Amino acid sequence: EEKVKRIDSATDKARAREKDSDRLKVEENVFDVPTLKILYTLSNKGIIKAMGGAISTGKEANVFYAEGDEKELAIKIYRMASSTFKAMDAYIMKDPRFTNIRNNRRDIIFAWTRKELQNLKRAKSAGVRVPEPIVAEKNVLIMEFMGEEKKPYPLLKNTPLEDDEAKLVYNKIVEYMHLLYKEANLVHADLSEYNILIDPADKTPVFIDMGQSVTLEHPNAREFLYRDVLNILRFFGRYGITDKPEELLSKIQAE
Ligand SMILES: N#C/C(=C\c1ccncc1)C(=O)NCc1ccccc1
Repeated sequence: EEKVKRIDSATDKARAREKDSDRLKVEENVFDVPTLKILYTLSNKGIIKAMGGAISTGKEANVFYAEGDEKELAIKIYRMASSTFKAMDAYIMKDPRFTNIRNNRRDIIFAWTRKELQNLKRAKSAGVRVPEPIVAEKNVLIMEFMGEEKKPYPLLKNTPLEDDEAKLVYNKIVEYMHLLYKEANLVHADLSEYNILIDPADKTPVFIDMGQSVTLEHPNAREFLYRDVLNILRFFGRYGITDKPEELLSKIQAE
């Protein structure tokens, strides 16, 4: 009996240590001194009132909850030690809006952050539901928090849907892809169930993660659009959506 108790408490301690090291890992990699200076400046400007916990953690960025002046914020911090900055190349160096940046890590990551702000602005003004973009400062992007009571809306991937609900969500996503294409002149270029949030109140989709989104002038824009189309049809196939890629493409590109 005594032995079992000792093992349990040792296990708990080990788990606690592991959790802390995870949290520390996230914090230490992303909160380097320059990033902390930016957050400090933004809090001095009254934009950030208090930083919260991590909403999403990934290899190229982390998203944190924060309290803003009047509303809740999501703070997306691109990792400067990011291993995927080479991948960013393919999207940014051929984008006519960013041809003049030097090909080094800092400049690419800063340009990428600005690009996500600009793309969110264009998407928003085209009528696509996205987080309201607020400010981009170097590798830090501040936007509206999409959630309730510090709890972010769930990803489409993690949202149980009845077939009839799924049809409505699909139609809304198709409408947003059409608006993005016709009104914002943009292709998301990484659209999938991992980059769409669902507002639980009315099941409307929210497009997120537009750092890689490209304008139709980008040489690979149609190829990226086709990939988005295949991702969406693959996911909604399970709900009985039978659109063919060409049918969805024509809905998106229709006048
Ligand atoms: N933008 C954004 C995101 C959420 C969000 C929630 C609530 N309000 C605004 C944004 C998000 O998870 N993006 C995907 C991601 C980013 C970084 C690492 C892993 C995964």
